[in-house]
Amino acid sequence: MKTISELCKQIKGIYNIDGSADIAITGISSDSRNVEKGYLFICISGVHVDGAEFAGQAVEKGAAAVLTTKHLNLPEGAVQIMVPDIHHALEDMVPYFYDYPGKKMRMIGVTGTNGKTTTTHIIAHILRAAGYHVGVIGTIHALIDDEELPIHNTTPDIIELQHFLSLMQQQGMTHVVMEVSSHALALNRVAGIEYDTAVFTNLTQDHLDFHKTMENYVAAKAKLFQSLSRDEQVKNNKTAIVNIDDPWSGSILKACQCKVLTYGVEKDADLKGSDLKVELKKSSFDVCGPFGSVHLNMHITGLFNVYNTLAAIGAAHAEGVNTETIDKAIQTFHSVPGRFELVEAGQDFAIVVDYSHTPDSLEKALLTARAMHPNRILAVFGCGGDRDRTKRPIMGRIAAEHADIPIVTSDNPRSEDPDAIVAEVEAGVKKGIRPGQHHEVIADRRSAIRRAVELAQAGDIIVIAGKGHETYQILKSGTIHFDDREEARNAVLALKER
Ligand SMILES: CC(=O)N[C@H]1[C@@H](OP(=O)(O)OP(=O)(O)OC[C@H]2O[C@@H](n3ccc(=O)[nH]c3=O)[C@H](O)[C@@H]2O)O[C@H](CO)[C@@H](O)[C@@H]1O[C@H](C)C(=O)N[C@@H](C)C(=O)N[C@H](CCC(=O)O)C(=O)O
Ligand SMILES: Nc1ncnc2c1ncn2[C@@H]1O[C@H](COP(=O)(O)OP(=O)(O)OP(=O)(O)O)[C@@H](O)[C@H]1O
Ligand SMILES: N[C@H](CCC[C@H](N)C(=O)O)C(=O)O
Ligand SMILES: [Mg+2]
Repeated sequence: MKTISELCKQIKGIYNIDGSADIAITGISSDSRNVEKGYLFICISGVHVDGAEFAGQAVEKGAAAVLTTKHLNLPEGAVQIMVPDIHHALEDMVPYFYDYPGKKMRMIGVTGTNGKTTTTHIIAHILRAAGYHVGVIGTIHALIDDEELPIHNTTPDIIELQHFLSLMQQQGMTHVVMEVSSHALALNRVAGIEYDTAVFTNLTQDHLDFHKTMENYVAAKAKLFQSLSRDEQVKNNKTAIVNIDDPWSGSILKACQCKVLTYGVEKDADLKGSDLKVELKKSSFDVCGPFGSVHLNMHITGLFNVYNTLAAIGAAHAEGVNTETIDKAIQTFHSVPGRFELVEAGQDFAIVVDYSHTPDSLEKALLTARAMHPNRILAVFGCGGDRDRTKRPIMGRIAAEHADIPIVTSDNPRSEDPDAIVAEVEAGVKKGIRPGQHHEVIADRRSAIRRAVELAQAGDIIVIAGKGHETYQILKSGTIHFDDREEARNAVLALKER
């Protein structure tokens, strides 16, 4: 435990303490609902509310102190720490509070628009096969060995992240493999962590609501690679694993002063994949790398997964895992929930549930489906509300171009009107559609999935894109349970009963 005075000494800028600085702090939270006795409550001004409004509530729940930018009217005895910038103060205080766990384990960070979750899961699987204890942090969950912890963001805020890392270190994790989102890099959620190995998967359009331009977006991603070279003394022990085929790889390479291992299938690369053979449930390819050539058989499919696997091989190699272990581990890796996941309910067509929610990933998922030579592809997809609007017509056009029957539906409309979102997507569908090609717009996702199942014939593939592992639909009126896999299965069973 640290005292208020010890915590404040870490702050690099000015601060002012109103009250006793000798009190020991038992925990830190920016959510009044999670505050316990002796906590430091952090007032964050959010998108919806100003956390300062909940400071009184936090004190009533036992908060010993409050970190704020302005003096607040609080019950007597509550210490107030005033700083000009809450986020800067957090970057100084929080990793210190947790004793810098992100400097005590091998830290592997994966960034890029698509493929982060998949790549982190493959890396973790290989490291476990090599006998290590591995923590995972990402979109689906946090894992401490195989203990699962719920998560709210792909890369949690600095408090939750340092808390997870601290638990991982206490429970003997040797390695942490984590997704590092561009939001996290731009907002410094990863302050206080020293990465050893960093992976760049790719960069294509997403999150322009937040970054505004692709240049800002890549600059955020590049911060991860700059961080590998910060310390002259150790930079030679750090490795950047970079997808050389990606058009933005030059910007990432420019940020790297450490060792670099490139991977790809098109350009010359340190790790090069070739001779890909895909089937619905498996694939194989050759990889040529610093360790010679190997033929790999996998239980995952698609060219995009060749990239993810090459990235994971690069990271495992940088972490010192031998080729034989890597090779064996890849053969026993069995997919990530909601990523090209098959739903099998006895139907004579295939149903794939996939987390493609960006233009590039939707295209990759549909191209992968096409590589299976289906009779036709039916694509059920939509775009999230309160997120990058400019990707909506682009995804519509891509679905029209690469699917035979695009069916536009809702995907977490959040505070927006679902009909307005689907209309923006449909505008793009109309641009990509071929003469005579059929498309449908059904805002209700359950009905859209049922309609696709009703239309499907033997040998077709239905790709249900966008929600993958998600078990909810976020609507203006609240969040409801919704799982594409359950819905697809029920739709097939309902059709059989007719
Ligand atoms: C837009 C955004 O980034 N929002 C994040 C932000 O929420 P917010 O600003 O809306 O918070 P708010 O609801 O206004 O509340 C403000 C403050 O009051 C506090 N509060 C609120 C209510 C209460 O009763 N008591 C209380 O103390 C809140 O805890 C918060 O500290 O702060 C929250 C806590 O840190 C985040 O969980 C939340 O992420 C939301 C869920 C989100 O969707 N973020 C996305 C855009 C995001 O970060 N995505 C990236 C990229 C994903 C990828 O590409 O893979 C990610 O890393 O997840
Ligand atoms: N390397 C890749 N390149 C392009 N698309 C990919 C790649 N890997 C996976 N995809 C597609 O993107 C979807 C999401 O994959 P994954 O969850 O691994 O990405 P992510 O980067 O973690 O996404 P998020 O930003 O939501 O965290 C997959 O379902 C698949 O359709
Ligand atoms: N990490 C992504 C998740 C999008 C998932 C999709 N189902 C949606 O709601 O748009 C994001 O924060 O944009
Ligand atoms: Mg992810």
